[in-house]
Amino acid sequence: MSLSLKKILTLVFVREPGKILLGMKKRGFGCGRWNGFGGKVEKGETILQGAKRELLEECGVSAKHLESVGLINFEFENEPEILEVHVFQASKYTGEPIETEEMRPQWYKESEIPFHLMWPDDELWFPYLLSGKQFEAFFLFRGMDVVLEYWIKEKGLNLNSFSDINKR
Ligand SMILES: Nc1[nH]c(=O)nc2c1ncn2[C@H]1C[C@H](O)[C@@H](COP(=O)(O)OP(=O)(O)OP(=O)(O)O)O1
Repeated sequence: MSLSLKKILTLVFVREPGKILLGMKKRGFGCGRWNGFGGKVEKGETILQGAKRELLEECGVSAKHLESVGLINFEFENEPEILEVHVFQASKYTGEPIETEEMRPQWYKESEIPFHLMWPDDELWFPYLLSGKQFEAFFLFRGMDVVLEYWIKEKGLNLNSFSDINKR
């Protein structure tokens, strides 16, 4: 019997024309990196509910509507656990972003995203997010900094249509 442990996580990007809201993660997994807002989906809630809850808890923003933009599976070398991250964007929301114990929010121009201070995979799939293309992706990490293998494809397209398939 193969033992595959899947953890379902969410990741939400609040958008304004030409700008995107990122948060500096102050603790836990990904600490010290800019990212969207999100976390583990809890028992008894849907993925969408989990995404909205985490966004509110982490930066005080209440999404009126979340659009699904991507699905990313992360594997870590020599670790059985797979992270399934559901990526959303929110362009309709209420509340001004506030700093919390977990995150320090900041607006960035889409042309000035600090990729060198983010997870290394982000630079590879952000073009899909920013251009509004739904995508699916897989990344195999060695530790937290090295991407060993990955693929990214636009959702709905078949294997021959991979825009990126790579070993680094
Ligand atoms: N390689 C990666 N690239 C990326 O852009 N986001 C990633 C990522 N790996 C994980 N994430 C996101 C998914 C999720 O939003 C967040 C991690 O979830 P959590 O904040 O729940 O982690 P924590 O360990 O802090 O958990 P809590 O104790 O529940 O706060 O990081």
